Amino acid sequence: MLTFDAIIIGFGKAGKTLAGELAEQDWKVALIEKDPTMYGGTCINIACIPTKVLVHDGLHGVPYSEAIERKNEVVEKLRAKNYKNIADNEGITLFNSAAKFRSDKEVEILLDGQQEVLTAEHIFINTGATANLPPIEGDIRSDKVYTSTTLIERKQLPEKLVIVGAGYIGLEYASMYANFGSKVTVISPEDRLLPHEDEDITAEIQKELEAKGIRFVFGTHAEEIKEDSKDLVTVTLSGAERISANAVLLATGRKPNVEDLGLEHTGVELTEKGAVQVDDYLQTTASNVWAMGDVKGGMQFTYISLDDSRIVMDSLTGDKKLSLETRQHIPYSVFIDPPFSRVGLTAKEAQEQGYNIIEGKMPIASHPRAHVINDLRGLFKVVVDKDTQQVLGASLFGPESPELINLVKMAMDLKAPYTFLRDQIYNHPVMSEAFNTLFDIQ
Ligand SMILES: Cc1cc2nc3c(=O)[nH]c(=O)nc-3n(C[C@H](O)[C@H](O)[C@H](O)COP(=O)(O)OP(=O)(O)OC[C@H]3O[C@@H](n4cnc5c(N)ncnc54)[C@H](O)[C@@H]3O)c2cc1C
Ligand SMILES: NC(=O)c1ccc[n+]([C@@H]2O[C@H](COP(=O)([O-])OP(=O)(O)OC[C@H]3O[C@@H](n4cnc5c(N)ncnc54)[C@H](O)[C@@H]3O)[C@@H](O)[C@H]2O)c1
Repeated sequence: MLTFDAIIIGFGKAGKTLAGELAEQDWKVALIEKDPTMYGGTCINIACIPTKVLVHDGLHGVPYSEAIERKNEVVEKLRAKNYKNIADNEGITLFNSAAKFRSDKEVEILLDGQQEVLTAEHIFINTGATANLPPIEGDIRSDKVYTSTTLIERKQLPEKLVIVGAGYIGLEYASMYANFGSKVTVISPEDRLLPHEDEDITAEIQKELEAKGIRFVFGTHAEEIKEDSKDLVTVTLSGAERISANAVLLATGRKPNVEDLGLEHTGVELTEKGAVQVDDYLQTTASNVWAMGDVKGGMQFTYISLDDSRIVMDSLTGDKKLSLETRQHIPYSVFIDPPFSRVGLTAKEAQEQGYNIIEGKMPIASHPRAHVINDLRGLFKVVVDKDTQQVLGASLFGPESPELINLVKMAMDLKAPYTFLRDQIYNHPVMSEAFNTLFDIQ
């Protein structure tokens, strides 16, 4: 049996960050990762980074196969850097094996083909999430049916692509593959795009994505996939429509990786949705086990996983001031073209919560920067509390919104009045000066 101060299962964002920080405090740390092609985690290997390289290159006219090659180079570089950071750290031992709990304080791995048991007083689960496959009949195992991970391994651009699901992955891949030249159809069970987002904004998003040739089929499910030939499948929808495609992407959510972890040998309990149950300090129902990142459910973003590691670190070695409760506003972006970003409440949500609101609205075409960059697409909207003058939320669909949203988030966290953003001196001609106009509301 090998003894450590901490065992971290999963080389994801939270796992690698926590490993480094604990080692700096002279903890003896074991980091266990089952797949060497995943060193560094989901984000750099199969998710945020590779997809954003492809989004970027698609927008800059790079042919698909070249973009895939550049994406592979970027991923390899980042993976090597992530591996080196851990391998060079004397306080951390990296084990390449699947990990399985034996008890609350013991984890089983394979070391040089032999079973080995590691033990520690502190164990952290950071095993991430994987694609949730919908119940579709027929040839779902066909080599023309993909997840977000496998589609971006495909070297040849699919001429016709059907995407099942219109969430983050569905929309980002739709926009990205349409930019490379695929003819894309998106199938959604909802009756409109992104039902939790502002309706004016989603109408604009739909208009711009349709302008790229993307077709949306709402209020329907993919029921069956049938392989027709080496290059073609047919997708049958619940309304009986049939669509022929060269590739089908299943983008119907991601589920926490808890299978085969041996949690039945521990006091760790799961939520109704199958995520590891944690308290505000990310402690599980077993007092020496914590969970961070996608595996604990909730919002699935890299920066949430990073912030989870801050909460755990503060809880173990700090003054326990950080928790899920003290976490402030969380912005997010969908990297479609142009991108959509959001923080806080929409007007509808604010009204439902009883706020007395004022709204700001600004078409991007009215902004000088939009003319400079020759991109007039999009709409910005903000919501302000009339009584406190504080910003309640922003929905920004337009160029550079993934950067701009962080300015709004900071003003919200600081509880600044909306006039703080309205009356700033911004340089010119840039996107952020849109706030002079967007917040010019009474
Ligand atoms: C296509 C796509 C695009 C995305 N784009 C963005 C984006 O632009 N911005 C953003 O913020 N988020 C994005 N996300 C979400 C983001 O990737 C995740 O929220 C984040 O990577 C989760 O990190 P994590 O720390 O939970 O663990 P992960 O990085 O998922 O790491 C978990 C690791 O644990 C390993 N593991 C699992 N089980 C075991 C076991 N039993 N033993 C040992 N090791 C194990 C896995 O192999 C994996 O390496 C995207 C996701 C996808 C799928
Ligand atoms: N830019 C980013 O930050 C980014 C990008 C991609 C992914 N992600 C993360 O990855 C997570 C997973 O993304 P996702 O798009 O798979 O999930 P999602 O939860 O965003 O969307 C899933 C979609 O699939 C639909 N759906 C569910 N079951 C279906 C079925 N049987 N048939 C058809 N449609 C069905 C849902 O209605 C929903 O619209 C996101 O929640 C997000 O946190 C983030």
